[in-house]
Amino acid sequence: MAGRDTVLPEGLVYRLEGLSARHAGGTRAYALQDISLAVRAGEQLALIGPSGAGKTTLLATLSIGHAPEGGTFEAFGTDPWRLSDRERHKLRARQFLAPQTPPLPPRQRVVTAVLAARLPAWSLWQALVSLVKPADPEAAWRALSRFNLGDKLYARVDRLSGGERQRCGLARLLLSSAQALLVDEPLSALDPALSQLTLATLQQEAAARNAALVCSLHQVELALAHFPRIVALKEGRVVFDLPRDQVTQAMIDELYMNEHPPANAPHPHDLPAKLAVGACL
Ligand SMILES: Nc1ncnc2c1ncn2[C@@H]1O[C@H](COP(=O)(O)OP(=O)(O)OP(=O)(O)O)[C@@H](O)[C@H]1O
Repeated sequence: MAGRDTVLPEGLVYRLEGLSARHAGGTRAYALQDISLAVRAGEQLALIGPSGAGKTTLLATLSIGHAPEGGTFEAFGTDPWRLSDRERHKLRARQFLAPQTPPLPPRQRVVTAVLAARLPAWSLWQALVSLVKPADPEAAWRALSRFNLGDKLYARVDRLSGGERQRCGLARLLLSSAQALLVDEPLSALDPALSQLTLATLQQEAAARNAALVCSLHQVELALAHFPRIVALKEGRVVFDLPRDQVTQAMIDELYMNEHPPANAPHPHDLPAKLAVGACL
């Protein structure tokens, strides 16, 4: 097994071959199908594709949060699902997944929520003490400031706006020591200026630590402007995986074709009988 500090010869962080994945109780057979992808240290790629394409499922799979059903998956040269729980947990600590809505405890202060990113590296005692007296408020402030949020250091998490919560979640990423940064739609609650700042900060951080950065985005124009490599997903499959200068408008149009409601969509008041209350009882 590749150990924590192993440098893989070719810098490969993720390797997927013919990978498939499903959700328990999902309505569609596969959320991901026949995915082949290699991501190297220092690479920055944007995941694009229509709603339901599988972007979040792919990020969850990369983050070792969702077990694939078939195919090959290696993170840092190892199949994490063949490891013991303890070893898998150690491998997870080498990456950071920033979900679209960060799971921040509502009553916590921002400073404590941000410093929680260091939990994997702390002893139980350090973690408990930090709940009462934050261990390194300056580090939390520096991370927040890079997302223009330094003034919220001691605010309560449940008093933040949606966009502030999102950036608070991303500030945690800066305090982790992850070598793979997995970010799910980081701009969904941000205005254009903050979107630019947020992307620039994430990309600078990834470059500074030579980490792999995989970022899902609905803003195709920002993906093309900022990311050298574009991976497009649709219906759980990779449609294209190309350097951005090879991605054409026709490819983008095709990717998002059929994503608008048809002209003859039913009126919201015209509920079919099977949707009537009680029809499922
Ligand atoms: N927890 C779940 N249980 C069952 N099915 C799920 C679950 N999460 C996602 N799915 C299904 O898996 C497929 C891929 O969803 P996923 O969230 O990965 O897409 P996405 O590209 O991230 O979409 P969006 O852009 O809307 O966030 C969809 O068909 C979705 O309905």
